[in-house]
Amino acid sequence: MPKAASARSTARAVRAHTPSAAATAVVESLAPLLLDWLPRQRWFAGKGRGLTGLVPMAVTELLPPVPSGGEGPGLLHLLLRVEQHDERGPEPTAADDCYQLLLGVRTSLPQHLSSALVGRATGGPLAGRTVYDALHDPYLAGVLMDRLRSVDAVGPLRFGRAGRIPAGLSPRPLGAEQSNTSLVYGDAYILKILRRVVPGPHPDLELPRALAAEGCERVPAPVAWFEAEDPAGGAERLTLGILQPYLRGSTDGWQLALAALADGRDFVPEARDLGRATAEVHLALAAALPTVTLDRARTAELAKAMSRRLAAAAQAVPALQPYAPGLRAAFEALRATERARPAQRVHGDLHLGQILHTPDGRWSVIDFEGEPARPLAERTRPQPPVRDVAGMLRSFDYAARSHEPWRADWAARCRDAYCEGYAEAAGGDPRAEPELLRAYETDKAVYEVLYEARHRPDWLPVPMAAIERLAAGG
Ligand SMILES: Nc1ncnc2c1ncn2[C@@H]1O[C@H](COP(=O)(O)OP(=O)(O)O)[C@@H](O)[C@H]1O
Ligand SMILES: O=P(O)(O)O[C@H]1O[C@H](CO)[C@@H](O[C@H]2O[C@H](CO)[C@@H](O)[C@H](O)[C@H]2O)[C@H](O)[C@H]1O
Repeated sequence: MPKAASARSTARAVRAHTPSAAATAVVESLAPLLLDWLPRQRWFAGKGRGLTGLVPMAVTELLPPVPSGGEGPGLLHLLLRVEQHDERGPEPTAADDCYQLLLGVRTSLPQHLSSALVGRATGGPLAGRTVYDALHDPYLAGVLMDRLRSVDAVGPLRFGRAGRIPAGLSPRPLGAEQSNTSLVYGDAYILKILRRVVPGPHPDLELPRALAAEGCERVPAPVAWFEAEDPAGGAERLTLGILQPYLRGSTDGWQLALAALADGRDFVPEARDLGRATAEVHLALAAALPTVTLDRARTAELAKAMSRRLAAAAQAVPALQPYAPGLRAAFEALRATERARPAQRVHGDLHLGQILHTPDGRWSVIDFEGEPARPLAERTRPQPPVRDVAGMLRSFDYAARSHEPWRADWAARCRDAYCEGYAEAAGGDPRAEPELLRAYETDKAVYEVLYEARHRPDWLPVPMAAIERLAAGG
C-alpha cells in the first residue's frame, strides 16, 4: 500500500489560499482513499507507476461543507500533486502530475450517487463524512455552473466568460469518461473539466478562441472557462474547465465510420468532406497564430524526437522492440529530406472521435488538447499540418481493423478521399511529401501502442498491425 504524504509535508505545501484547516484536514484524512481511487479513474494518466504521496496544492471551498450533524452537501475544489515513481527508478521525479478534483462532502451518500464514492473520512474534523466525485451530483454540478456564470473569483480560482449564460440549466454527465470529465447542461452547453492540469495557455481553450476570432465556424467557440492562479507561485495560470455550445444531436465520425462498415457502405464522400474541414481549420489556424519554417536542422530535431519517443515506447512495451529498426528507417528518411517546410499550430490528436457530424450536415472539430500524454510545451509548438492528416489516416485504419473481416480496401479509399478533399481546400496534397507523412504515421502508431497498452490493452493488436506494416516500409 503506498504511503500518504506526511501531515507535515502536506501542511507545508498548502498555500495561503487554503480556506480552512478543516478542508486541509479532509485531504489529509482522505489521502489513503484517494491513493486507491485515483489510479482507477480512466482519466488518471500515471497508470502503471506506483503512487508515493499526495500533496494538496490548493484547496478551495466552492460550497462550504455543512457543520457536523447538519444536512446538505459541500463542494471542495482540489489541486493535488500526485507523487509517483519514475518509470526508470524508485525516486519520485519532477514529472509528478497535478490533478483537479471536485469533491462532494455529505453526511451520508444517497443511493443514486453510490458509484461516485471516494470514501469516508476517518479522521480530522470531518471524520465520518462521506466524500465523493462531485461531478456525478447534479446539485453540485449546478453549483459549479453557478460560479462559472456569475462569479469572477473564489480563492485562487478565476472565472471568465465570453457572453451571458442562462441560469437553471440541468446538468448530466456525458457518459464514458476519457482523458477528462465532461458535463452537459440543459442540452445547450458542454463543460469539460480538465483532470491533469499544467500552467500555461491550454490549447483546448486557446485554439478554439483564436479560431472563433478568425471567423472559423468549424469549431464550437468557448463561452466560459475557469482557471487557477499557479499554486506553485508561477506567473502562468492553469486552465481547469471550458464551457462550449453543445452540438445537440451530433454523431462523431468514429460511430459513423463503424456504421458505414457494418452496413457494407463506403465512407468516401464523408472522408472527402472531412479532408476539406481539416484543411479549413488548418488555414484558419495559420492565419490566426504564428507560423515558422522548419529548416533542415529543425527537421532533423523533429526526426530525432520521433526516434526518442520510439525508444521510450519500446522500453515500456517490449512487443515494439523487434520492429524498432524498421520504424526508425521512417524517421531517418525524414531526416534525409532537404526541403524547408512550414509549421503552424495544429490540432495534435486528430482522429474520427474528434469530429462531430451535426444534424445540419456539417463536420465540427473538437478537443484541441493534443495528445494528453505529451508535455504542453511540445503540444503547443508549431508543427507541419501533415501531423493531423496522419492522425486521421491512422483513424481510418483503426476503423477498418475493428471490423470483421478487416477491410483494408475500405480504409485505403477513405485515406485517398480524405487527402483529395484536403488538397482541394488547402491547395496542397499531403501525399506530396511521402517521407513526412510516413514519419508522422509511424510516430502516431507508436503513440497508439503506448496509449492502448496503458488504457485499453485489448485494443493493442490494432496499432500493432500498423506497426508491422510501417516497419516493413508499407
Ligand atoms: N461541443 C460538443 N458538442 C457535443 N458533444 C461534444 C462536444 N464536445 C465534446 N463532445 C462529446 O464529448 C466527448 C468528449 O469530449 P472531448 O473534448 O474529446 O474530451 P476528452 O478530452 O475527455 O477526450 C466527445 O467524444 C464528444 O462525444
Ligand atoms: O479522445 P482523446 O483525446 O482522449 O484521445 C485518446 O483516446 C483515443 C481513443 O479514445 C485514442 O484514439 C485511438 O483510438 C480511436 C478509436 O477509439 C481511433 O479513432 C484513433 O485513430 C486512435 O488513435 C487517441 O489516440 C488518444 O490520444
